[in-house]
Amino acid sequence: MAKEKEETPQVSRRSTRYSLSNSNTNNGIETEKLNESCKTTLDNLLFGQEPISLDDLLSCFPGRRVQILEVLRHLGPINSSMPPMFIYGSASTGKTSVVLQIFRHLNRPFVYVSCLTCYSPRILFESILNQLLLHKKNAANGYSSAKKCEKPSDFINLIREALINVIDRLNGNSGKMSTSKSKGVQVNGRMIYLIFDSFELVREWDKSSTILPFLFGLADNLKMPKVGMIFISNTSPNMYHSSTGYIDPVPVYFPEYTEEELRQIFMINQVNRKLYSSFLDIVLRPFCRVTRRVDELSTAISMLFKKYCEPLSDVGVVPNEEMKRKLFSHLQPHIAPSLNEIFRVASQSSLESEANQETRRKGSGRKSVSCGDFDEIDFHMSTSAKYLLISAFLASRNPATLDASFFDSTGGSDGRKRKRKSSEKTTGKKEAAEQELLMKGPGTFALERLLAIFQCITSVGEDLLDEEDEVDDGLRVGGGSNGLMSDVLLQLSSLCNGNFIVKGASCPLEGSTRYRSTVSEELALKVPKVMDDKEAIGKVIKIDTFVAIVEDLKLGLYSIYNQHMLEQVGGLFLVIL
Ligand SMILES: Nc1ncnc2c1ncn2[C@@H]1O[C@H](COP(=O)(O)OP(=O)(O)OP(=O)(O)O)[C@@H](O)[C@H]1O
Repeated sequence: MAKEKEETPQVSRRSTRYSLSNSNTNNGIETEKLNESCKTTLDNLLFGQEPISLDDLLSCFPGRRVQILEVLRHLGPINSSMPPMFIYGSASTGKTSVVLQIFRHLNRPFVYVSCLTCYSPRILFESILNQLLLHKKNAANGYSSAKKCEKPSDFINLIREALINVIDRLNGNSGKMSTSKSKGVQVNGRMIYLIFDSFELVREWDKSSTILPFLFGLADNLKMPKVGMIFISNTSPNMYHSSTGYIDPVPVYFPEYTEEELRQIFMINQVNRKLYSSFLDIVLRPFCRVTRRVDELSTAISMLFKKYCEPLSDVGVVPNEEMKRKLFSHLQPHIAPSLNEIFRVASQSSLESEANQETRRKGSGRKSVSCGDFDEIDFHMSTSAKYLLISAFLASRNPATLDASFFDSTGGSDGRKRKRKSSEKTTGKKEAAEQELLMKGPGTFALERLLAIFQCITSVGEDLLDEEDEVDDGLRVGGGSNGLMSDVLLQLSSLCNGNFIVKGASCPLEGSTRYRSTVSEELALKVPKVMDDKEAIGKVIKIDTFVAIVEDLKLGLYSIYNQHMLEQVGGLFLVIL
């Protein structure tokens, strides 16, 4: 266990948390039991491994220097109190690992809870109390918690008591070497920190909107300067807007990695750096376009590296140009399938997380749009959203080179017929390319291309759209396709939220986000059949989905967080619930 993090910084996120617990388990679940195991003495509130120097910390996390220094600055010198901190950024940007390794470096005591594994207030409260009370769940105590605690009012009393006790012990402990069974590590300082990870999930189980403000306001309520609060979230502080009534925590943003930073991350601990670098020259750029998540990239890249090395009898060799070419041609056939696989995994994980959220909300599962039976899906969307869905499907399934032959300025099949006559052979080739693309699965496309296709096909269906305008709620600017274009970004965001379209990472060259359609051909073919389903238009989505959409589109409308506004824009979205 020891040193695992230092040696392989791109280890799985699970192992990061395993290391927190000093526990050896391989059941693949980040259970709170892990966190709670082995906690019987004060220094069990420490990270659990030898502290590391600042230099080691910085070199463990390429691309995170600024954030590490910023977090350290907010934590302040030993024994200094701090305002609550809010660390945020998208998935796999190193938030959890960096924070935990910072505590390892500082060797200060902390309690860590993930709202992913502590999926209800009771479990969260009890987990925090167990750690503070140094209570270890085990067979002897029937795996029960130290305290039963469901209500915030009980929790505040219990946690206050437990914190006072810990701080007293830290005061007594100050300056002394720990008497621990372990390595005699010294607990640094008299502060205790509470770390809440995956905090965005609290919004999902906070129907009555009490837990979120309660947890945000915990520092205010406790009024204990020796307690520091850290919230880690993969959504921005704006997503919690105005729901707390407390002073906003200090935000620290973890941006997505650049391609160069990802290169540095993957270069860590490579024995044969020249060989690995020549491998990354081939794979990193295309993979970065699909995802920038270190965990997803790490799996795909390590598998491909094995393939890359197959022709080599000695993996310690420094490759010359000829060998590089040989290795490249050996690897090449594996790249496209692996790219597709990683995109499938990325899409699947976003589908699953959406489905899990649904399960949490409704207590029942939700079907995947791409493989579920379309007829059974509660499928209501405006006509323009349906056109957009079809546009996305076409953009994903057709090579961009065929766009010109499929769509012309009048939009539609006339142009295609004309082209077919004039150049049967070229189109034949294009069809072969199209077939090949189909085999590879849906491709990604830029927003501009989607809009171009959308404009072409909606110009054909203008009559239908004018009809829809009559029943629409008047939010559109103008009629026909012009009005339709005005809300197309909102529609796109709705489709992304419903996982009909998934968003990939931005393309480093173009700097723009790429999208991919997840709908099956079967589903896409059925969409036109429900095009005139008038009843489907004008359904209202959940308010938090609305806020998510607004946030996503960066419209700067975060403060519009009330039912009235939602009702006004409701007609523009598909129903998700
Ligand atoms: N800069 C980096 N250097 C080395 N490894 C990194 C870096 N950033 C992330 N990783 C690795 O990527 C994996 C995911 O990181 P981590 O769980 O800390 O991300 P996160 O931002 O907390 O994600 P989530 O929001 O999904 O919880 C971990 O194995 C971590 O070690």
